[in-house]
Amino acid sequence: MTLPPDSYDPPHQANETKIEQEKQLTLVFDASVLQYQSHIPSQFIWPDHERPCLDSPELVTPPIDLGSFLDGDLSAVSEASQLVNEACRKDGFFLVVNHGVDSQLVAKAHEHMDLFFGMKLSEKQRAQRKIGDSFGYSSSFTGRFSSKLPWKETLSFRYLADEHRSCSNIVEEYFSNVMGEDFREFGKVYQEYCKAMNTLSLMILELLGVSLGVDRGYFREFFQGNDSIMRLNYYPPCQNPDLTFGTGPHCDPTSLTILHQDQVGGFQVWVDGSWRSINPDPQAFVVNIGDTFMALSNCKFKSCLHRAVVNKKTARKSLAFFLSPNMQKVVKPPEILVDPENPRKFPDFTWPSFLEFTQKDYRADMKTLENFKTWLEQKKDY
Ligand SMILES: C=C1C[C@]23C[C@H]1CC[C@H]2[C@]1(C)CCC[C@@](C)(C(=O)O)[C@H]1[C@@H]3C(=O)O
Ligand SMILES: O=C(O)CCC(=O)C(=O)O
Ligand SMILES: [Fe+2]
Repeated sequence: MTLPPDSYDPPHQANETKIEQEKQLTLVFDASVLQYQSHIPSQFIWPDHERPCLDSPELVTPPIDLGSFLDGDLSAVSEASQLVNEACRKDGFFLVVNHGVDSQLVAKAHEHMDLFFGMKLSEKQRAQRKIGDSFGYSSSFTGRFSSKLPWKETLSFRYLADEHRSCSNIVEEYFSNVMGEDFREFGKVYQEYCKAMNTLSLMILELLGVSLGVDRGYFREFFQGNDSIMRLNYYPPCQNPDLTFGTGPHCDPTSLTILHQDQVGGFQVWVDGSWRSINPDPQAFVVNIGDTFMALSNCKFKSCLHRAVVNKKTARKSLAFFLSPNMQKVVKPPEILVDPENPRKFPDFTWPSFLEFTQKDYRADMKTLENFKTWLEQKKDY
């Protein structure tokens, strides 16, 4: 069994987003070169007591059937909301099936990842993510962190829900601008995928609202015009998968994450004091509660602690849609979730300030929200 997260919680100053420490790096993460080395570079080696368990026991968790929720069958709504309530209070995640997302669209989104990540490093770097930005291509985070590097490449982009239809092709435009006209079709695939994720998120928000005893439409309304992040995660095979992570243990700072992993496997969640594997199911999405939703629920729901491991033989892919509020929205729980026995757990904040904290001040881990709270309170004192 792995040590519980608190026992390897790094002291605040050891959390490495401090910009000073990020400058010295020259390491290049190019899987087509690194695969010929017998060992992974030291920057990817995690300390002894934080290493992964590659064969964590599987957690079998019955998925929530959204089909009957959508049909409006009252007993199905009540059953689904009860299951979601239990899951979110305890571990902060659940699986959904019959979600209405076209399986061919999901397959296309996975296939197009191969097209992008299969290109030469210099080609991918046309979309290079700059330090402090949250969008673009990043080969590991070699320019950003200096230790405990993740064995992954990511491509992240913005999705703004088109309330007024003025930005209905933001993803398509992003790719044609950054990568050239040849990437317009590529952009269209992810535009469509993000649209499907937005629709699914709004439906899940209704379910979360019902399960918290808030109006069904409350969170759907709150996330109108959401300013979300779509991320393609690509994990090349790794010669020492027992020494590193694809993505280290963390809670997502965002509101909800809708994750689809390919058939390779590697996603793990922290449940009842140990790490458990969630085996891939092509029909299912994993829904994780993120820190921002935890704050919105006044901590009734828990942010899900999770991580991803890599393996020796097969590249692994996952698609993550990080639902985030519109930049103008103030994150605070609805009144019904606050009373003298349940006082406010977090001060008001806006998503851009929290996002900036994770991009400039703090490397997101399992304590991001708590440290953000301390940071906000310190700022107030000045
Ligand atoms: C706002 C974000 C920061 C991260 C990407 C999105 C949502 C999740 C965050 C992240 C995945 C948490 C683990 C660490 C991180 C650095 C990563 O491994 O990718 C985080 C992302 C980031 O800061 O880029
Ligand atoms: O790839 C995975 O399975 C998980 C990725 C993840 O946690 C993330 O991108 O935030
Ligand atoms: Fe995550």
